[in-house]
Amino acid sequence: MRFVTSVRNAARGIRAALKSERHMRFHFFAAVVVLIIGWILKFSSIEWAILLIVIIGMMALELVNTALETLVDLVEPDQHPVAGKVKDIAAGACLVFAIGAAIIGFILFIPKLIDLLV
Ligand SMILES: Nc1ncnc2c1ncn2[C@@H]1O[C@H](COP(=O)(O)OP(=O)(O)OP(=O)(O)O)[C@@H](O)[C@H]1O
Repeated sequence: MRFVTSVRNAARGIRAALKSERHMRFHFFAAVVVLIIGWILKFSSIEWAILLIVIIGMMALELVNTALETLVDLVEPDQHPVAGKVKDIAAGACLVFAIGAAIIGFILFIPKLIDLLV
């Protein structure tokens, strides 16, 4: 079945990225941690939805970044300003999303943690 083959290929890509990219492993670990904290803090449906969008978005973007880095290494194994620019821009996209994710994390978690402490 074509669909099963496509899913298998995609799973192989995710495994390869997890194996080679420390950022990807960090995002995976961070996702597990925030999911556990969200469960402890009894997140509402809407809070879960926001958290999942952020986690999934970050991982998907990191996968695209890894794909671009891999493609650049294939096309230009030597140093080239354009190759560097492509990697820098892709890394910039990840940084923008990561900063947004951190801000959303603060909005979601801080009031609940304060409620828990006071
Ligand atoms: N072929 C190249 N030509 C010019 N500069 C490059 C090239 N490859 C990498 N660079 C520069 O080095 C930086 C890091 O690239 P590298 O391929 O090592 O990414 P990386 O270390 O895997 O990134 P990360 O670990 O952040 O995912 C790039 O953002 C770019 O500035």
